Amino acid sequence: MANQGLIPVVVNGAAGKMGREVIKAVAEAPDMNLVGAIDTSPEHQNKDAGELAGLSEPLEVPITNQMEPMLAFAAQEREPGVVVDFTHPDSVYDNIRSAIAYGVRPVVGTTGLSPEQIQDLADFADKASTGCLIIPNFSIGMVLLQQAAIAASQYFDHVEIIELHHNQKADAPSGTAIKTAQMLGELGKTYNQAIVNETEKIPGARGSQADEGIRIHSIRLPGLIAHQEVIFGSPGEIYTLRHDTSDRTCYMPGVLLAIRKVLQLKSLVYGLEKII
Ligand SMILES: NC(=O)C1=CN([C@@H]2O[C@H](COP(=O)(O)OP(=O)(O)OC[C@H]3O[C@@H](n4cnc5c(N)ncnc54)[C@H](OP(=O)(O)O)[C@@H]3O)[C@@H](O)[C@H]2O)C=CC1
Ligand SMILES: O=C(O)C1=N[C@H](C(=O)O)C[C@H](O)C1
Repeated sequence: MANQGLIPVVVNGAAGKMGREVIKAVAEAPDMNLVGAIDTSPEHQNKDAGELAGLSEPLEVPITNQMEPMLAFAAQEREPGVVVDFTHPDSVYDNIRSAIAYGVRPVVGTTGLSPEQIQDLADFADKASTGCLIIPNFSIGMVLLQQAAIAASQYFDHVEIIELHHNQKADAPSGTAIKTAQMLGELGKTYNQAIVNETEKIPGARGSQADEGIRIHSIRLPGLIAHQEVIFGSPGEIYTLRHDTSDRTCYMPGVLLAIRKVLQLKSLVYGLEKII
């Protein structure tokens, strides 16, 4: 029983930018065993997940587009299984429901879920007494930025968020920007009281309006990876917090932590700050 005691992990979105990083990180983790790799992209079917991720040796785990049989397989492992999801905003809700239904714990990085969908999934996970983690950003630097923003919000009544991403990103604003605005909104303040009647000469010029009057501006350009600024203003001063991602490996310590933590949970938890 070589794999006894190891956490069985399935990666959904295995051929994508994040999925490939997760395959490498799981393969190198001493307490985990990659048991499945799912991806719907036709050109990657049956390819070895390890070779696709750039490992020197194959992992003998072929990419499949068959999610339900893979979840059923993971559910039969001796140890409780985890599915890591980095797929697409359009499919993530159904993916999570299926995983919980099979008793496989979801660790979700895919963004684009609405607050109503997250609440619905929390109810479903509660009923099933199954752990589920939804983490819009796995990097430690972003948790620190959000904590600094919460501290600053005590002293500033005006704040806007700019998020900048590569132009292959499907959803806007980013899940991270939405979560940052939610965290600031939960502090019981209303920000950005208008002092003039504003007119948008081109719709969208002032960005989207998130929680408690916080504006989010989304930029999409080739050459970017993932970046966020939270800009506070008060008369005579500007305080800017900025986080830059230069390599997707920055998310991997958070992903591995979440895989370990989700096994201890019996309900849904939203945000890396709640488990570190
Ligand atoms: N939480 C975090 O820290 C981070 C979150 N993200 C989020 O993760 C998600 C994925 O990002 P990224 O890896 O850059 O995206 P990619 O497009 O590079 O990868 C997604 C992969 O999933 C495949 N896919 C799409 N739909 C499905 C499905 N229903 N089932 C299985 N596979 C599917 C895609 O195939 P095809 O190309 O054929 O569509 C692709 O291979 C995004 O929502 C992004 O915002 C990204 C970085 C960090
Ligand atoms: O699509 C991305 O790349 C990223 N998506 C996440 C988000 O929407 O916040 C996390 C990070 O910003 C990278």
